[in-house]
Amino acid sequence: MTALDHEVVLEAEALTKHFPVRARGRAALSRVPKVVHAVDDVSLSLRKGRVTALVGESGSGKSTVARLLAQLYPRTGGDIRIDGVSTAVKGGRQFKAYARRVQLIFQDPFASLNPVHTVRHHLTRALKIHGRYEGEQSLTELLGRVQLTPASLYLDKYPHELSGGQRQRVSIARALAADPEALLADEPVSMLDVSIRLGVLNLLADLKNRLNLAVLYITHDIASARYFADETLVMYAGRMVEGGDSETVTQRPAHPYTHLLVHSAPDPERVRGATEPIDEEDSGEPPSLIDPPSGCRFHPRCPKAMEVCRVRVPERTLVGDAPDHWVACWLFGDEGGENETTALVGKAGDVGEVAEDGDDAELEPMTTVAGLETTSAEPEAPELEGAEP
Ligand SMILES: Nc1ncnc2c1ncn2[C@@H]1O[C@H](COP(=O)(O)OP(=O)(O)OP(=O)(O)O)[C@@H](O)[C@H]1O
Repeated sequence: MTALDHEVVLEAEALTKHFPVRARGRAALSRVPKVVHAVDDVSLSLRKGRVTALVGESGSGKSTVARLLAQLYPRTGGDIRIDGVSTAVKGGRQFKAYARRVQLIFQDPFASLNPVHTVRHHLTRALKIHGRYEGEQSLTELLGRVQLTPASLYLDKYPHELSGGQRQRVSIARALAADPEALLADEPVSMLDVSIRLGVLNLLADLKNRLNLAVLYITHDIASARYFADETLVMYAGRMVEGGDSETVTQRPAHPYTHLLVHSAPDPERVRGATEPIDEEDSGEPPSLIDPPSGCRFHPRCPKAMEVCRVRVPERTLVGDAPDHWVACWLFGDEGGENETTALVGKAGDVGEVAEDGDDAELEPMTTVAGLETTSAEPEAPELEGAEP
């Protein structure tokens, strides 16, 4: 069964978000206002009963995609469809109806739970907002879904009385109170102790199976995407560069950037054929998104860049080794100097190697694959009747 056999719940087409930049000095006199190209031309589909990982380094636009999909930000361009119907939520009732179907979980459960309210208060309120409160039993059921049992142990606790993992489980329970079709999890475990991350990821995987949820899992950690997500999408500097089933993308990456991400991520199963560690001193930097590089945005860091990469944005091309594996890279396009047999595709377990040229030592590692902070404050949700203060 391939990804295409699963029903699409939520999809984005050519999604674009530009944030205006306040110009100072001479720049303020310019007629063309500057913008941050946070997300450009991003298309993706979230499917029932599937986890889709969105992977990329800090500032690549992952959180902005999640917030656009949650309709917390208006989009600059493109379309968002839920069950095939285009939606552009303006606020109020429309937002409430949309939030019933699409829920977002943030990385910091401490910040997203109100410290002066108990678990009971948070869950009751969420259930009431979505018209699903049926007394104590609905609270018990919700906590049961996130494996916080017996419920009586947790219901009257305040957020500070819970561990990080328990707080994130309460945030997930609150999201489930809406009985959503899609769950957008923005770095759901990055603020948790390493020892409890797996438990929360397994919980999300379990919910995907039991509730047939479509889950978007945003992460810096491509190794976790391999184990936890059915499909993996890779973003670089606001654009999507590669996608396909997780095993293929992480074990036979096609895009030089994905290759770099995989190479930089610790993955205990990837020792066979792994290349020498890359010198941290030699790290490359992601570009400014106010004035992003022309053509392929990765070309200034790419050891395989060709002339065409500097001038034209590569389109999605099927890689050919797996049915849903695509890449946006000129190495794979008609104008590329190579094709899939000579590019970065290696054999499974051999992700660190460049198949023929052997020049991956020129690839610059990211210094920012793990342990990152969000660059922007959590956005305010549009106002809801009876919503959290
Ligand atoms: N509200 C905003 N106003 C202006 N620029 C923003 C805003 N939110 C995000 N950006 C910019 O958009 C770009 C993408 O940010 P985003 O937070 O989506 O990336 P990310 O991949 O989620 O990063 P991280 O992993 O650090 O959260 C960054 O350059 C960021 O500075």
